[in-house]
Amino acid sequence: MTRSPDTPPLKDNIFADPQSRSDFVFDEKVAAVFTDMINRSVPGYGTILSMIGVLAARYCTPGSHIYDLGCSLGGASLAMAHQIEHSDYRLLAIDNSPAMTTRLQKRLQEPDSAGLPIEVVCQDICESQISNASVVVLNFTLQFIAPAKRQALVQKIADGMRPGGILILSEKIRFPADDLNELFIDLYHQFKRAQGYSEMEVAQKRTALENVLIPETIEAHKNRLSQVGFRSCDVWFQCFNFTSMVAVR
Ligand SMILES: Nc1ncnc2c1ncn2[C@@H]1O[C@H](C[S@+](CC[C@H]([NH3+])C(=O)[O-])CC(=O)[O-])[C@@H](O)[C@H]1O
Ligand SMILES: O=C(O)C(=O)Cc1ccccc1
Repeated sequence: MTRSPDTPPLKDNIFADPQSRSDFVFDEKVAAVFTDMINRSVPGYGTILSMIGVLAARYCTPGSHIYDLGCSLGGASLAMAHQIEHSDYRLLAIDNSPAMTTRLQKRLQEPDSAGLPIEVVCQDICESQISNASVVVLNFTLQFIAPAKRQALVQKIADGMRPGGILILSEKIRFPADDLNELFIDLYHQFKRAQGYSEMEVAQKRTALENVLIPETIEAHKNRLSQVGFRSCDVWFQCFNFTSMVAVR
């Protein structure tokens, strides 16, 4: 079924019933409720999408490529395409979950997004070719890539960017001081409870994400970004253990 933009998203109750332990995956079940899930699970998600649109409108240069890596249902792609005033660019929205890319393809056939220069690709971003990029978005995606593969991926992105281009990197982060790490995880769980998730939902999703979503410190991200050749980088958004950074090539 194609859901029109004014139908409310289906409610995420994936972890509401007791589960046997299994790792979190971006399957059909998750894709079907993803809009509700991410809106209730990432503090500031709506603001981050809007500002990715603002940043893309400023940095997208004529004739360049934009990459939305790990695009899910295309929240960031649509925010960018709606903010950029010209259409002299190619936006490649890439995700390796067929459940996500199939839904995004359908979404792009709706009248409000007809003609946007967005191409959807179902692919592992570690295999994608990056070239001629003025804007690259990793909006809560790098955290799902195996830590051993992160350096090569970020190096490939830096190598495929135009000078002066921008990388927007949003991540769940870890804090170097154990007490603050515990504090922010606890405040984050309180936020999820306030978003309507039960104690059990919070606990079961935490377990399911344990081996799948590996957070790093802001310092580790900054070190990697500067090692691969970004000229400057810093945090532009943070709420508890969620952050978004910009890095300029
Ligand atoms: N190796 C991979 N290759 C391609 N895609 C991948 C890979 N690993 C994970 N993904 C994809 O990365 C996405 C992460 S969600 C991004 C939200 C989106 N950016 C948004 O702005 O709404 C973040 C979250 O759920 O916290 C999922 O769709 C995965 O299939
Ligand atoms: O829910 C969490 O614990 C998160 O870290 C955010 C999230 C959002 C959507 C899918 C996976 C993780």
